[in-house]
Amino acid sequence: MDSDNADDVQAGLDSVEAELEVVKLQIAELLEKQASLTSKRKQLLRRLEEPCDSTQPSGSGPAMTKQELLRYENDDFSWSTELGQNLKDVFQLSKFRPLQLKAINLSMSGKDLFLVMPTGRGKSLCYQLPAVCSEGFTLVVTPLVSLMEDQLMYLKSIDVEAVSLNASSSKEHAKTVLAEMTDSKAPFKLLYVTPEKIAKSKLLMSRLEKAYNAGRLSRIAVDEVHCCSQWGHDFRPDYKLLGILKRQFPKVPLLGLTATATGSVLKDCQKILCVPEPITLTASFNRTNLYYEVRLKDSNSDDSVSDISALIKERYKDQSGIVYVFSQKDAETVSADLQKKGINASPYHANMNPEDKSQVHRKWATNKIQVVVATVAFGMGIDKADVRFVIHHTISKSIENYYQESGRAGRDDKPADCIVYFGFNDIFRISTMVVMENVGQQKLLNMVDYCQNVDRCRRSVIAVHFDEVWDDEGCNEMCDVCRHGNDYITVDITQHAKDVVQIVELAGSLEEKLTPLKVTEAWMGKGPAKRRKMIQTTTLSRLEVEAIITSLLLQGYLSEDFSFTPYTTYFYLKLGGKAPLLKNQSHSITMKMRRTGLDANTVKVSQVKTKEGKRSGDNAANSPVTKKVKRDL
Ligand SMILES: Nc1ncnc2c1ncn2[C@H]1C[C@H](O)[C@@H](COP(=O)(O)OP(=O)(O)OP(=O)(O)O)O1
Ligand SMILES: [Mg+2]
Ligand SMILES: [Zn+2]
Repeated sequence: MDSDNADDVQAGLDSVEAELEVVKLQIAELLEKQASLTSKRKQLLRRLEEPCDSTQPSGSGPAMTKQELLRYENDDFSWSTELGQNLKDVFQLSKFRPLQLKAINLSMSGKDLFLVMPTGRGKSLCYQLPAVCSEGFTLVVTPLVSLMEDQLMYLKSIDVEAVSLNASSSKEHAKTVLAEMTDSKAPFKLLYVTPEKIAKSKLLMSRLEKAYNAGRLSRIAVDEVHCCSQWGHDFRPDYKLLGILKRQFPKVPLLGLTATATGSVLKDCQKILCVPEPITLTASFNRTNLYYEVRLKDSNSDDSVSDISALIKERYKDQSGIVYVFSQKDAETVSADLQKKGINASPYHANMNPEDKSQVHRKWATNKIQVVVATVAFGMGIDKADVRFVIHHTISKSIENYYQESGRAGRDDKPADCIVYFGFNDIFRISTMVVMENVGQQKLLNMVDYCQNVDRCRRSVIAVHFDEVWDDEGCNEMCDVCRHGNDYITVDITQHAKDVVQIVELAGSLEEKLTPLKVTEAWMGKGPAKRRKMIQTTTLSRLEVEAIITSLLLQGYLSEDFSFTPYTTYFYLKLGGKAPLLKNQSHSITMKMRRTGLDANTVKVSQVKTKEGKRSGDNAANSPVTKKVKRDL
């Protein structure tokens, strides 16, 4: 073969190989889609077999059929009269909320139970009321001392005897409690402990053993049970050791409670807690009284704080609310900015001293402060009924977190608003923070998808995230997408994607790394003249450019490329797994965008309902670099 001929053959070979690469990616994409559809089909089939009631249990233990479970909604048990009486007389409540009675009856019957119920729906009653109606005491494991104190305060106010053991208990107090555990005349009905106590105090375990043998340990409640699992959003190492409870006290019914656990997290918790066949009751995640909305933060001139203050002064005048921010510094500055505009706001974060924190909490709870500007440190156990708005100045790091934080609104079942300000740069601020967390990037991208999406009802995104089958009627225009659905159009962004990918590719060939900001600027023609000549710049607005880059990241055409120094983590963009697909002429990408401001560069595709699959499994936590970047809360 002469050399010309050899060159031709080589070129042909290269082209075939490139095409094969593309085909391989397409196959991978289709397999991914097949897997997701198969799992959806399985879920739907499972639902078909169940009665159509959203508060029906999902995935109950194999020991009981749906029919058998129904029986636990009745009030003809030997304890039913006492239960009803104590509900009214002690807890001063007129009736049970959905699932409460069933959960209580199951637990009273000695079953192990996982109860998944949205925040503020009344999980605590499901172990407090049985505790009052049972001999002996209930052991309650709680992750935070503040949660424990709130509950003790509440129980004291309704004359239910409860005690606690935690790191700050005095020696005498601990001694009395430990002694009373086996005393049949001991007055307390609930004993609250931190998981650390169970893990570290041999004395406590041996006293529990004695109480168990004396038949005084009537029930074990593990609150915020998702903390057991590394896949949950609030993993606590000491929760991992709680399996000892069921191993030592196998006859005592265990009740695990959580607001936010997916099926796989629950499976993990079941293993960790050594509960062989728990029954799982799952209440619907749909909070019908909450209005969900996402507002865009403009990177050019971020006036989100002015926007927030206008909302508070007008729409939420004299109403109670929370503004969640990213960091301690943001809590201070945003709070100061709101104060300057005449709003009665106070910051709240982990670095404040305990007295100041509880003072802010107390003043807010009694309406002496209108707004708390808080980091996620203002979290579990916040139980104010009339919160009318929860505004996120920065997106949460996951949908679980967002659901829990925003869920503090409207606990009195009256209308309340949950608004997120979604900023392009915030994605990367949070990304570098969660880089070392298990599936941190994927969870963040799910949150970004919630915000970026204008295609699906926000409720449906939340419901699907929690494995709940969703029916679009369930929203009632209580989210911005459903309310303003006609303001969005589907556009073809294939050419845009090619332009952006070319910019990133060019940088790669020059051994240069580009931050998302640099990519944005380069595409908008703000980079060095030399580069401008080599790339296709755009006249799209900054918001549109950011939306497209975000979409490419979500869909896997771009991906994150972290770089670590001892002091900080940098976020760069590199080509994603799907980038080669763009070489295929027939491959196209669409996205839904806000109707306003689209210029001629964007080709309209009339209302196509195509959804590109999100990528999955791309996990920066696998990075070999071990430095952890933490945010101050
Ligand atoms: N049957 C009921 N009727 C009226 N109010 C109830 C009922 N049960 C509970 N509540 C009230 C009491 C509390 O003020 C509020 C929240 O209950 P709580 O048990 O703290 O929620 P929770 O534990 O499910 O939420 P979180 O996930 O935030 O901890 O609901
Ligand atoms: Mg609770
Ligand atoms: Zn909706």
